[in-house]
Amino acid sequence: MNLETLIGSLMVARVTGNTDVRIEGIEVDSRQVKPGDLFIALKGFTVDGHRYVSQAVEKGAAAVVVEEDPETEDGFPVIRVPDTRRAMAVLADVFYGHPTRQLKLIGVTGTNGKTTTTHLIRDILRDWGRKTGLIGTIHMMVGDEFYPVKNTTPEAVELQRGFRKMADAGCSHAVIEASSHALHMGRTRGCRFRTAVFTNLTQDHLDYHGSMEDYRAAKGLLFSQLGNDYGDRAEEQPLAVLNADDQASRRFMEETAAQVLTYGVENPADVRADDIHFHPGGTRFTLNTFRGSAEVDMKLMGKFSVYNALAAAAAALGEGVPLESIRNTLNRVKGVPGRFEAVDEGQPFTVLVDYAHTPDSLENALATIREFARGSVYCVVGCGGDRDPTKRPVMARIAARYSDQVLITNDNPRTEDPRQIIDDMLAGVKNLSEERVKTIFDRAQAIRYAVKSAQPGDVVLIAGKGHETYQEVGGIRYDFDDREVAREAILTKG
Ligand SMILES: CC(=O)N[C@H]1[C@@H](OP(=O)(O)OP(=O)(O)OC[C@H]2O[C@@H](n3ccc(=O)[nH]c3=O)[C@H](O)[C@@H]2O)O[C@H](CO)[C@@H](O)[C@@H]1O[C@H](C)C(=O)N[C@@H](C)C(=O)N[C@H](CCC(=O)O)C(=O)O
Ligand SMILES: Nc1ncnc2c1ncn2[C@@H]1O[C@H](COP(=O)(O)OP(=O)(O)OP(=O)(O)O)[C@@H](O)[C@H]1O
Ligand SMILES: N[C@H](CCC[C@H](N)C(=O)O)C(=O)O
Ligand SMILES: [Mg+2]
Repeated sequence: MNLETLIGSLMVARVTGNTDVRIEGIEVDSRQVKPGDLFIALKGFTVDGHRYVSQAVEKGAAAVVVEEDPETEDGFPVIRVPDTRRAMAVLADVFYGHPTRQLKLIGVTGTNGKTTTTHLIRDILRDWGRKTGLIGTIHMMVGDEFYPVKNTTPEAVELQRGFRKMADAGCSHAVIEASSHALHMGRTRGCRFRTAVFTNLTQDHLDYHGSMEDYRAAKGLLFSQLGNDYGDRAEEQPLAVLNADDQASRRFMEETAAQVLTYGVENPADVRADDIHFHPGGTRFTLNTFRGSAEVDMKLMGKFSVYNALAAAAAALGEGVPLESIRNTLNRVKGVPGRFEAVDEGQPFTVLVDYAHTPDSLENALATIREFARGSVYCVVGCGGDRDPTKRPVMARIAARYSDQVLITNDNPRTEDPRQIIDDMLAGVKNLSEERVKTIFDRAQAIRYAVKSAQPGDVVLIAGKGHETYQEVGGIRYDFDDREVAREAILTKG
């Protein structure tokens, strides 16, 4: 695309140099710049991208977008804007040809359940015969192909590039996780969402957002940013799918101009689960909706899974998917990698790997386990470094309340001292004996200990890392997979 055309999308831009050049791509990382790219300098949390303008130019950048004038040769195209991050979202959307105008885009936000709900929505749409893209914590998917992602919700450029791939591959829908970080940083600006889904709001990420109100407000952006330039039919208009049982929904309802669909269990809602029955193989309930009722018997366990199923069902009904089809998919779905994933080598006790890394998700996971555990419950758990420290004692307390023995261990200490993280956790379980709370820094050892201790009928929950295949220590990611370590431990035990 010609630079002149591209920057025609920016309202405030001071342009110097020759703009009659061809732009081959957009890049925010100087190390990745290829000849012909437009380099956008972002002020990051660690470094200022403006420091790398000269490196980008050396690597062949055709032009740069900056907030401060760099030292470049006369005639080199420099676009100066007040806010490069804001400009980036516009430029990426234009450069990739507004891909979200060709897709029905569904965004899912909330503290817990985003990955699960997006996968459920994708599966429902796929079974209904719609090719669908997905972007989230585990991966990006274009139809049935997988691609790696660095962030749950990537930066605008990567996001729009992904959407372009989906549109070109013939996807009709895209479903993404919209993290609060991404919404707050404006990574999703430039996306044209048709549907915004809210799962729930509980404590997390207070290190970044500062307060629960600011955290909530970040999530609210997904609802306030829903557009209104669609067709006349209900399926073409913007839609907010809200959890009737979560207080924050009331605020989102005020903040959105879109039509609203509610789902819930406790309060009146457009999409409800009634007569919920938990059994060893999963969960049965009646799905009562404004389009009729259906009996669901799904393999997913726990009340929180009912909420995820309801959120996905409501979003799918909003797309016009028949209720029967939704029910059939919910009944078929086996689960999402690393979410309540059983490691089963035929042993007489249960080992579950789950991504619970917040107080609320840990409580949900353990409460669900308590409902079916016949014996003792072991919980292997740690807390991430460089993340909200206030959740550490709370998570340890919850683990102790619901388990017979807690194994406190490492979970991505990142740049923090593992001892400090574990001390923060232990502060929540001060008076408990080692029989109840034991510290084993090495996560593999902690898993082995729990597996070795487990007797027939017991349950071992390995919480916090789910699908992750690494342990991040001091900025380095070492190969590590809870599922592999648990499997080996089970086989060794024999
Ligand atoms: C706090 C945060 O969100 N950080 C994100 C941010 O990193 P940063 O600000 O530290 O970047 P930086 O290193 O300062 O670099 C600034 C700029 O200089 C550029 N640069 C840097 C070095 C160089 O040699 N050349 C160069 O051009 C960088 O490409 C960047 O554009 O920009 C990076 C590139 O887009 C992100 O990958 C990174 O996410 C990090 C990995 C992260 O952990 N983020 C978490 C907090 C996050 O966003 N999480 C949410 C999910 C949360 C949840 O669901 O619970 C998510 O959506 O992933
Ligand atoms: N609706 C829910 N309410 C509470 N807890 C949930 C819910 N759904 C899932 N969980 C718990 O939270 C964990 C993470 O689930 P999931 O990966 O779907 O959430 P997420 O919102 O995508 O998380 P992240 O913010 O890390 O991307 C699960 O392993 C489970 O323990
Ligand atoms: N999206 C979450 C994932 C946390 C996973 C946990 N294993 C940890 O490292 O804290 C975060 O970045 O805060
Ligand atoms: Mg996720």
